[in-house]
Amino acid sequence: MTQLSAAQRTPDSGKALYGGKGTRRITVRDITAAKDRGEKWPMLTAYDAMTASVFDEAGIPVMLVGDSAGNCHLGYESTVPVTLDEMTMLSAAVVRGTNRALIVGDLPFGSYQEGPVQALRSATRLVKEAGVGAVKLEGGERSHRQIELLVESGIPVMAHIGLTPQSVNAMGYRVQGRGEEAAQQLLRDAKAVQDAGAFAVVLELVPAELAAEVTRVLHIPTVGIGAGAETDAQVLVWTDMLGLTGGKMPRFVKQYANLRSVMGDAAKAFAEDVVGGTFPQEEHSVH
Ligand SMILES: Nc1nc(=O)c2c([nH]1)NC[C@@H]1CN(c3ccc(C(=O)N[C@@H](CCC(=O)O)C(=O)O)cc3)CN21
Ligand SMILES: CC(C)C(=O)C(=O)O
Ligand SMILES: [Mg+2]
Repeated sequence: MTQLSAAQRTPDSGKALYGGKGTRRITVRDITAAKDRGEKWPMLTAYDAMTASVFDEAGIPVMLVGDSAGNCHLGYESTVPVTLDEMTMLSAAVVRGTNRALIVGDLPFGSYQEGPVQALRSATRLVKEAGVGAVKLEGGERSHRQIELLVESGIPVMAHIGLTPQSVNAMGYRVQGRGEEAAQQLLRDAKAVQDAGAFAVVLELVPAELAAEVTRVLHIPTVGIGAGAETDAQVLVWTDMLGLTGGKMPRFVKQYANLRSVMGDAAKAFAEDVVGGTFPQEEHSVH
């Protein structure tokens, strides 16, 4: 792989993305280097500064300000209504809450489909106003011109193929790449985004065997969500992973905590203290 010049090499180069104890902010070059070392890495979504600071201190090397903020954070039915103004505000908060993680801002539906120039205008807002280190957009072959112009303009791009939720009205939430023809299309999409210059690609809800093949064929890292164990990285929506989202979870979610019950129980305890007159106590009062 590419050798870094002395000027590009920094004290943190070559450290593990997770557990590497690096102090400067992670760059897309570090992500590329991790695949060359065969290292797997975790990505979580984040939508606010406070949550992002928790994950940053936990050593999560890459955070995605996902347009899943639409359904997880803003109360929409899907990601479709999310606006670029909303993504800019949430992305800026996540950047402010973090010191080390690479922050990737999701381009929302309608902010890049018109063409490369619109994509560049939208991505530029996330880079200049929010300070993200990279952007993500959905689509393989269909988005390759957008990816090319962003990369030419100096904006690193994470691509996203397989299930692309912004197209829910056209494709539903269904497994992608099943069957020979669909598998060949997914491989073409993966190669198209790599050729266009994407530094990584999300594979969402595709058969594990196909995701493994894409991961072997590509030199850029694959980030799986519902794509089996062989991808270079894994991403989960943070509110799913911590049991906060509520409702029926997709099969690919592993729940590492149940914040919904922790928070609900705490809220009830507070309410009972207030109603019963046991909060505040003397130690919570000033005189
Ligand atoms: N909370 C949340 N978690 C996510 O992972 C997520 C979002 N929101 N919003 C944006 C997209 C939409 N995603 C989705 C949405 C639904 C399914 C789903 O219904 N999957 C089912 C059926 C799949 C099938 O068999 O075809 C599953 O059980 O996995 C999967 C991914 C993933 N992303
Ligand atoms: C599920 C991930 C990849 C995403 O695009 C999001 O959270 O918006
Ligand atoms: Mg998204």
